[in-house]
Amino acid sequence: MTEFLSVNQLVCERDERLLFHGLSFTLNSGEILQVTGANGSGKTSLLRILATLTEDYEGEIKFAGELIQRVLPEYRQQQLYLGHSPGIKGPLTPIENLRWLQGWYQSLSEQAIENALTAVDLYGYEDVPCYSLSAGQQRRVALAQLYLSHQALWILDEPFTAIDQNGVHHLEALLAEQASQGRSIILTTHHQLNVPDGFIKKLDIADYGE
Ligand SMILES: Nc1ncnc2c1ncn2[C@@H]1O[C@H](COP(=O)(O)OP(=O)(O)OP(=O)(O)O)[C@@H](O)[C@H]1O
Repeated sequence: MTEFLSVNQLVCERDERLLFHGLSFTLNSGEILQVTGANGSGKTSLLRILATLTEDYEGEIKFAGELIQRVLPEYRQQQLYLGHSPGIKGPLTPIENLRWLQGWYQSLSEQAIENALTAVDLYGYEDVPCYSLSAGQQRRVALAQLYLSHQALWILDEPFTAIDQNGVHHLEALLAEQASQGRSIILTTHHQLNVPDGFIKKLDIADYGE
């Protein structure tokens, strides 16, 4: 069987410091990979490599059996990357941010955006500039993209940051539901993830350190 994503012997150095080497894993459709490791161990660096935000690494990454360099547009189209910070624009409202983040070409309906904002409990805040929202609410604007996503692979860097307990439960339920429908998810979190064991694979960066 061809794996959805396969990573082989990845090596990453930053500032002449080896973060990890020999890092390999495979991810199939419907699996969640939880990347763990101490602060500064290289979790974000790994996710940025997988999201093709940097080419500063050695090793091989294959998407559906092809080196990602050979299928870059297809690979990028199939992934949604949510970075460490919410990455939203303060002067824009949640609705405007979602339109901007998703790209105008996708022509999202007002209803789809409203549903996504309701799902992350931001109904009533849709027309407020994001700079006036709390840290957790700003994170929720970014997370609303998950409810609009068509991509087969989600790459999520610390998605639970600043999210309250209720929000964490909702997000965990969404991850489990999406995995059960075949979506593949890679995420970093220091949080104990509460999703059924069958979906979860774990990768501890410490196993690939010096
Ligand atoms: N572009 C860069 N240039 C130089 N050093 C970098 C760069 N990116 C990351 N680093 C360094 O690499 C190390 C790993 O950073 P990274 O953000 O990947 O860690 P992390 O495991 O995600 O940490 P945390 O749990 O604190 O978020 C850090 O020491 C960081 O300073």
